[in-house]
Amino acid sequence: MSSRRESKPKKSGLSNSKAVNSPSSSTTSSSKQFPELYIDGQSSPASSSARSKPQYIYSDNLQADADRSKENVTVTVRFRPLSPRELRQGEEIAWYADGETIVRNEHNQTTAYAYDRVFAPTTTTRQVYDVSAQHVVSGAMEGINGTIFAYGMTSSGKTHTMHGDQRSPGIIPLAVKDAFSIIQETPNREFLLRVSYLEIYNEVVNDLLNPAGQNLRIREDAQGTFVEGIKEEVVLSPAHALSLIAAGEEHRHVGSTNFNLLSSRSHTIFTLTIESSPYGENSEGEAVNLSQLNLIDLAGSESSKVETTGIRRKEGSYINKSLLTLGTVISKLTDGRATHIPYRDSKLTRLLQSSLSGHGHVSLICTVTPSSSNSEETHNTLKFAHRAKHIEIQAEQNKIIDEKSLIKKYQNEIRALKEELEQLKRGILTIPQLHDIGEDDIILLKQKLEDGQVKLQSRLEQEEEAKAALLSRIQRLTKLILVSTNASQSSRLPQRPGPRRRHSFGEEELAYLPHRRRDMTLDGENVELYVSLEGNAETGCDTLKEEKKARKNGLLNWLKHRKRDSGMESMMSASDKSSGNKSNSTPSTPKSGSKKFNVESRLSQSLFTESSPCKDLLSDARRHREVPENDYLGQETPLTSVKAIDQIDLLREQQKILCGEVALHSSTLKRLSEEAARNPLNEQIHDKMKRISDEIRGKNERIALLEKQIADSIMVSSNMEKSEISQFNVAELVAQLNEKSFELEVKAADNRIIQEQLNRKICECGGLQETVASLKQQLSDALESPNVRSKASYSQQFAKMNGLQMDKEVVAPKEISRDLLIKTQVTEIEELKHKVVGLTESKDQLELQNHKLAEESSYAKGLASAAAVELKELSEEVAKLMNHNERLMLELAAAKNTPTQRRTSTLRNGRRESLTKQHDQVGSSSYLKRQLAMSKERELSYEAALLEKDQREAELQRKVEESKQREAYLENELANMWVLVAKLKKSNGVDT
Ligand SMILES: Nc1ncnc2c1ncn2[C@@H]1O[C@H](COP(=O)(O)OP(=O)(O)OP(=O)(O)O)[C@@H](O)[C@H]1O
Repeated sequence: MSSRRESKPKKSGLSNSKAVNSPSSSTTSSSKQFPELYIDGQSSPASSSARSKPQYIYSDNLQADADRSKENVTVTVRFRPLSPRELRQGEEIAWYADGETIVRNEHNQTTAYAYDRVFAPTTTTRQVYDVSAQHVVSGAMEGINGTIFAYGMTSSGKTHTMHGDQRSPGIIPLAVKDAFSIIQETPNREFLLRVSYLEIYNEVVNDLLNPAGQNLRIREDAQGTFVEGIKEEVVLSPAHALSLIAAGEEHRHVGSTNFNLLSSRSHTIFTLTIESSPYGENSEGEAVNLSQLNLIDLAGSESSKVETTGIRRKEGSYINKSLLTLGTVISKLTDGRATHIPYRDSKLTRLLQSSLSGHGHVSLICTVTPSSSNSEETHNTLKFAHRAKHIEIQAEQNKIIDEKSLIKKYQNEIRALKEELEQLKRGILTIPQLHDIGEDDIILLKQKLEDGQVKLQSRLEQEEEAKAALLSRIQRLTKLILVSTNASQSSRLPQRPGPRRRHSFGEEELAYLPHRRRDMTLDGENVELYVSLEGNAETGCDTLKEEKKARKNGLLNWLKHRKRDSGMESMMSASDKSSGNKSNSTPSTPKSGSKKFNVESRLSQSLFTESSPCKDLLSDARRHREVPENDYLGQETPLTSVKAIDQIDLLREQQKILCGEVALHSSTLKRLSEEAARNPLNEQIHDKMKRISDEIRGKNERIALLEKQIADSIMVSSNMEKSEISQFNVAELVAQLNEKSFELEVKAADNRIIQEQLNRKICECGGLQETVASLKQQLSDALESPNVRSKASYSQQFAKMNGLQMDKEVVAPKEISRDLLIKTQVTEIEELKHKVVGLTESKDQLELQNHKLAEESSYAKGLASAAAVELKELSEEVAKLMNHNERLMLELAAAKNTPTQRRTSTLRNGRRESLTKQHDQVGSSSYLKRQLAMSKERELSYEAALLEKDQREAELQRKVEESKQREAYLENELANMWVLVAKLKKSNGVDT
């Protein structure tokens, strides 16, 4: 977004004609840091050999010298790990990071693209920030506009990258933090920072910092485009800025899609406006640097293959359209022949016009998923990124000598106020227009001044008050201007908040970090943040040591699933091997996964009616936070299944996240209750409080549920100790079962909604039937009545029946005869009858379908619970079998021992001793043989039992598959039903 006071660029940065595929076009300053960048399998020399390294074409030095001042957009690509869902579905890797700069297609090795940097799935956001964003942020602090945006298909990790979560802060919080760190490190300048935050939803610009600021207009003046009436807040610390982001996020449009439970449905632009001027003596009259840093989280492009309906489809089409325009703009920017760039075709490109046309640093972070099912979309993203690389920019500092700049305005005001204060201190009030005052006035003034002790005294008092007021105003203004605490403070008033140390999120900052995303990522930085989180009682859960341990034990192992097929297995192991070697040509498959806990509290919300909820809820939250996790952990043994631990970890993490949310809500509630105490009549506050209370209640219930689940899982895990391998399967089945039950719940909720709609339709049908009856009645009245009614009354009736409003002044048209009217009525009634019949039929159909659905869902539920019971039994049986097996093994081992060995054996196993004794007593080999034969028999029987167990497992697996199919069928049915409902609605609309 353009700065309102941005200086006009001297030279258009529009890239001129770099043929995308032309190697000679590679002239960038960034190419000094990174190899430049074009390879495409179809045309590159690299295409000749399947796994051969691509041939990079480096920039021409001479050309680079000539274009020294120009640079390209920094384009980086970030892979996310395969999601648990993708892993479950047995997705394969389609694209991978081949070294630090290449993205290569797994299936067609000759298709590869090169970028400034490619980040493998294990890369942390901090590393991404350092490469892709840090230079843009520091440039912005020096007065050069900067734009960083994340682009990619839905669910590819844009929001994860831009916003992050409490564990792994995204680019936005890191940039904000860095900006304040730079202020701290720049003692010779003073800064004023402002932020604004907007979203573009369905092509409408909304102010996220001001809920009243909806549908704002984009205006243009000589200095570029700007959003009219957007709220800008001066920020004083990272925590302050992050709290504004968090508040803004609350208003952002988010919805669940097939791909992402928390999908961003709008593009957001967070803008940090930075003004800075020299600090210290002799700095007056110096130019002010003014720049804007735009941090953009785009909504994700959606594949047209994905079936969406209603509001999601509408949103999706707006999103796709604006991204398409962005693509076109970028294509045209890189095509020298283009004369018109269609910035105006979408709000997004209009707002980005200034950035894209080359007046500041631009960094594009393309997020992609390696999965094969999204291979095509990933390819599109890669092509987009590749095109964007060829935009040229010419970043320059925006210097303004503008007395209207906010920092100047504040500085001047402070100066004037200080002078006034000085004068007051000296007790001499300067009269501004002294030279305009005549001699008489001076005498009068003197007389007044001499007017006695009392007057003087009161005046002095007034002056004292004015002094205090001035002092506080100066303090307030000074607080808004930020300088490094390293700078001399002598000329400043005390109490200015000092910015914090670089790269260390304090609890305050973290408390404000956007909490919408709940992803568990594993990386070095997270561990670092963990350490900084310690002792933070406000941000939710305080059992961090425990959590660290859990992360170490559990989360790291999250992806170590039993691989579904050998192909996958080999890929995973290849990745394991290659992870340490960045330039390894082996496909870099994700090593660690992400866990996503999308907490949908809406489903479990319940009413909360206590009169003073805040206190109770706080204590409730605290109670829930005190999870006796150490108890659980104490039960872990080396034999415990990794999978089971992960399951418990997962539940614990969910619980902690919920705790964090409850804490956040509780603090909001506290604030609101204070506000409510001040404004007891404000219903809005009460409503809000009620809503938050409900949410807290819902979350607390979920926390309790999770606690129960953890306990259950622990029980299961202790069983697992005895049957580790089988337990993997059991745990997996249990997890799937849970998932299925959750999905069934959702389906049941959907059913309920459909049922409601059906009821509504029935009511509507009833209404229509009534209308028909009344029409019939009227008709028979009309037929029976011997008196000829007045034409006016017939025409009135006619109009009424047709749903028209009869104007009082309308006189019945003479030409409408009574017969005609009756005929019309009859046809009308017939039509209505037809409609009623149609509606009744579709109602019946709907009822039938609903019935079928209900049956299916209860059947599926039954299946699921039966499977659960069977599973439980199976696990018990497995445990028993394993115990038995263990005992047998011991016996077998004892039997196999030679007499001498047995004699010398130090084992104190009672069974063994008795065997030894028996052997000593009997001393015959026949006895031993018998024993061995018996053991073998037993072994055989156990093996048979194990086989049976395997069969049962397979059976269960089959049942799960069946329920999956049934679910798919149900989904189809549901879709059909929606179509029917839509048709009904439509026909109903035609009626009305
Ligand atoms: N680099 C990563 N490491 C771990 N998990 C990730 C990573 N990137 C994304 N994820 C996870 O993938 C899921 C989808 O990510 P995210 O919501 O950021 O996608 P998005 O591109 O913003 O989607 P949308 O466009 O629908 O909003 C989240 O659960 C997130 O935690």
